Amino acid sequence: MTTSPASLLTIFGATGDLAQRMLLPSLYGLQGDGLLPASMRILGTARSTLDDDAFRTLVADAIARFVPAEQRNDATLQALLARVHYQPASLDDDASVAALAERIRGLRSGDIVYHLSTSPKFYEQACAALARHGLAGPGTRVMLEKPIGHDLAEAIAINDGVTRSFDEDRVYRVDHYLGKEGVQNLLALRFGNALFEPLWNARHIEQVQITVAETVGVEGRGDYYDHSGAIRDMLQNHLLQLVCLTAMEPPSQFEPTAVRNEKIKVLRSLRPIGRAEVAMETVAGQYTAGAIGGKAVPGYLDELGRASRTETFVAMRAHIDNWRWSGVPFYLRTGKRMPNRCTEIYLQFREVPHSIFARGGAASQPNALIIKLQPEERIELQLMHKTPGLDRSGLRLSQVSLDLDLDERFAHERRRLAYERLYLDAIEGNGTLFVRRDETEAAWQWVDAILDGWNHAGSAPKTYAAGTWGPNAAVAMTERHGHSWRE
Ligand SMILES: NC(=O)C1=CN([C@@H]2O[C@H](COP(=O)(O)OP(=O)(O)OC[C@H]3O[C@@H](n4cnc5c(N)ncnc54)[C@H](OP(=O)(O)O)[C@@H]3O)[C@@H](O)[C@H]2O)C=CC1
Ligand SMILES: O=C1O[C@H](COP(=O)(O)O)[C@@H](O)[C@H](O)[C@H]1O
Repeated sequence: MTTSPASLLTIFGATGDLAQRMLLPSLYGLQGDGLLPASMRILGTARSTLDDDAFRTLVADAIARFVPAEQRNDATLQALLARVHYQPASLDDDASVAALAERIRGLRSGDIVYHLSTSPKFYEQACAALARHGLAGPGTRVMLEKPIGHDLAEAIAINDGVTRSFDEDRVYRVDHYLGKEGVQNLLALRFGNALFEPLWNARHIEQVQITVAETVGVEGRGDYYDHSGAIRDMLQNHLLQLVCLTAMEPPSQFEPTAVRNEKIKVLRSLRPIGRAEVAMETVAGQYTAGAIGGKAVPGYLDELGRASRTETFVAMRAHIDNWRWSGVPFYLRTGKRMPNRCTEIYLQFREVPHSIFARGGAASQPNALIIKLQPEERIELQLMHKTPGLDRSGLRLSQVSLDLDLDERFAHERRRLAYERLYLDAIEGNGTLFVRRDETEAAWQWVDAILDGWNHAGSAPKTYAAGTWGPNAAVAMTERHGHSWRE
């Protein structure tokens, strides 16, 4: 089947939080860069009874609120607004969906991208309604927001429901981390350089740590978050995607099947952590009141306003049972209300096999590669270096860093929002940076076993004060294995 750039992008949930904060600003960015197909229309839909003009006002307000002033100009805004339309529809109401279908037919002139930015409970019925109206055939693609279900069983049900109307190769599951510049740079670093690949394996790497730390709390999304928790909200998707990109074999091409075939192998090689292992290999935490950057912040239960055992932090020691990674621990952690926002991948290499400086008392430390993805993008290679000066006992060593500040190096480049990349790819029909059904389900299968272990153990998450790096038990977990978290 041939794919052409979309003639129409239809956003379901176009009045929602994600649309206003991320989706509309991203379309504004693409408009400014001249990357939207010239004749492509954008149709917003939700229950709110707006007309085209009222929705254009909502779009203009969202741009004013969420696009930095120095990136805004009226010409781009007007060009974007000229493409924008709105049709009210409630997904529970057939008549309004029929009117929406009529509007879609009137606006399309070729391929269509639908973006379901609503609750996942609507995915199946929205897709079925589009199919019923003859709007889900070849030349149409559907983007699905996370979460794809609450567990494996729900994910299968959602995927079955959606693929009854759209073939799998026209389903674009969003993990916005894959749209981030820094995350794609991980691929560029690994597969655009010959330097690292020979060292990227268990012979040379002692441990890997992947941290996704946030300073924010639940930000008004308490009801969703409390039903989800850190393992479902962040680990099942964003963190495991980072594990895939860090651990996968080189794909033969940067294209959907080749990349996703390599990612699924990683997910299927994750050693299960079940009832017998959870106590030793995982730590769940929940923040209490504390301070971040000198500012007092309330605890999770105060924010939520009720009792809860939902974890806001999770740390674990994972293993990938294949030739490349046999025996290398992958320490993973993510949490809310951490001391700073930081997403990074830390690879610690093995010690030198024999130190020729040991007799002189010079201590050596293992090399490390640190890939910082956000908030700043930076690559740091830690090396041993001769400490300058003279020393009677011989030669002393100290650690220095080769530090590549990508924000500074590309200071003239505007930093793109993740959804700019994802929209551009969905509009062009390129699924490389979207998640395939088997990946989502393999990730749920692995996470479900951990959740089952937690439920079986019945223990409450350990507390940590907001502004700290999680419960002490997370530190103890790495120390039991002779490692420590990088802070
Ligand atoms: N917000 C975020 O930061 C993130 C969100 N997501 C995901 O994105 C999706 C949207 O989230 P978010 O924008 O926060 O949610 P919101 O609750 O803010 O928005 C939901 C949207 O769906 C519309 N809607 C609700 N019910 C119906 C219905 N019966 N028929 C048609 N439209 C309806 C709402 O508009 P109206 O009331 O006018 O109908 C609104 O536009 C969810 O799947 C979420 O999990 C993923 C990652 C981050
Ligand atoms: O998907 C989600 O991601 C955000 C974190 O995204 P980032 O781009 O700011 O790193 C997280 O806050 C939210 O809880 C989760 O649903």
